Amino acid sequence: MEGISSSIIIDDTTLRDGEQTAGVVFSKKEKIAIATMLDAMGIQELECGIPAMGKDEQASIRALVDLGLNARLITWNRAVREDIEASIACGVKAVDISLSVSDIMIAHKLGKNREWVKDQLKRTLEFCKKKGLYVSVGGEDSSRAEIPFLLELMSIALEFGADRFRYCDTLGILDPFTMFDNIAALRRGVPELDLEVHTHNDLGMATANAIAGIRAGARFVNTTVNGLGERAGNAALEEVVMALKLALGIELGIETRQFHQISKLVGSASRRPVPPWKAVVGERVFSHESGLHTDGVIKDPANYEGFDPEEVGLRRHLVVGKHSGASGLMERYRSMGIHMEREEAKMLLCRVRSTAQRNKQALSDKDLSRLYLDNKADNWAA
Ligand SMILES: CC(=O)SCCNC(=O)CCNC(=O)[C@H](O)C(C)(C)COP(=O)(O)OP(=O)(O)OC[C@H]1O[C@@H](n2cnc3c(N)ncnc32)[C@H](O)[C@@H]1OP(=O)(O)O
Ligand SMILES: O=C(O)CCC(=O)C(=O)O
Repeated sequence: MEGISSSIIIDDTTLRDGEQTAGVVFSKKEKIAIATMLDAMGIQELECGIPAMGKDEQASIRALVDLGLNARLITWNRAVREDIEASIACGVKAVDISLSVSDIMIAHKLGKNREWVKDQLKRTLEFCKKKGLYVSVGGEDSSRAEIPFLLELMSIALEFGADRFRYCDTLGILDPFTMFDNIAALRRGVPELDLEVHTHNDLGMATANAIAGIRAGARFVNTTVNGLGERAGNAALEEVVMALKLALGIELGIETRQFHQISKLVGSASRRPVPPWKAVVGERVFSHESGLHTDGVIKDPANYEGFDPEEVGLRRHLVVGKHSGASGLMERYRSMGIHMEREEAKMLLCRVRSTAQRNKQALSDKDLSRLYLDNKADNWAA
């Protein structure tokens, strides 16, 4: 597809931005388990923590370095020398150096001006490059920054040896069309420097914005498992990978059958359980109750499923409830070892509906056995 990089890299930040979710803490053991699994799935890069936070975080990062994973480990740093030194001491070879780039944050958070940001970027890059580090320049709040200023920063980044620029929609305020236009403008302006997109989900558009950024030419994309992350979270790993595969036809070679497993691992380690309807990994996203859908799925799952549940480690559920039709009911009885003709199923449906309505839920095998026997008894009595 025109404009799209042929070598897209996922930089998963579950262990950094994911853990920044208010109240979430991963133990060292959990960080190791998550990193090991992501690496085994083929995720190419892991943003694994913030050494400036102190000794516990540093010990976790060192333990990840010691694993000798295939994935590149990258840490988050303020664009200051002490943070970079702490990263080097952990043994990582790649750093993100972050600077706020919108005028609002430069003035009202850092209490500085654009000149200070440019000087600080140069100074920090000189230090990083002297130390032989791979560097992503993190443009915090890029989506509220002016494009000409971002281009200026990208040119400095290029000149001082940075490896890529991270365009952050820090507050999750963009729509995919604006995201596309902004990334396309940056690509045109400084085509020699790789772009990375970091998107937040405050308006529910993190995944869409990540995909838009890739379509406009970003080669690196940040994700988190289950979309964990600051406030409403980040672009979800499982959504971005499956959207790339199915909507854009781009196969990254990631072992997607592990998505359900990693989702459960991160859900439990973060103590943020995954809603059953969560796109791609929710337990019940391949559940069918509605009569016409269930009939379609029985005839061919492709009628109502965009992809095979097994592709993401899930399974299909045929549910009997308020919206069921005869086909779904017959199929469910068949799975319970009961053969039922269509006419009989149709007659049973009104009892199925009233049971579902009364209990405000789907029917269990026990409910269905009872209805079947009651129905038989009524027929004999008649
Ligand atoms: C958008 C993002 O997600 S960026 C990542 C943010 N992640 C985190 O904050 C989690 C980890 N953070 C921490 O452990 C701590 O906040 C630390 C170690 C980074 C800093 O701790 P402290 O020194 O106690 O500072 P504090 O947390 O109060 O941060 C405020 C200071 O950081 C400065 N600051 C903010 N961003 C940056 C930056 N990119 N580069 C340099 N300084 C920065 C602020 O201007 C402020 O300094 P001031 O008091 O001189 O005005
Ligand atoms: O790299 C950076 O500057 C910050 C990344 C980030 O987490 C954000 O902007 O939301």
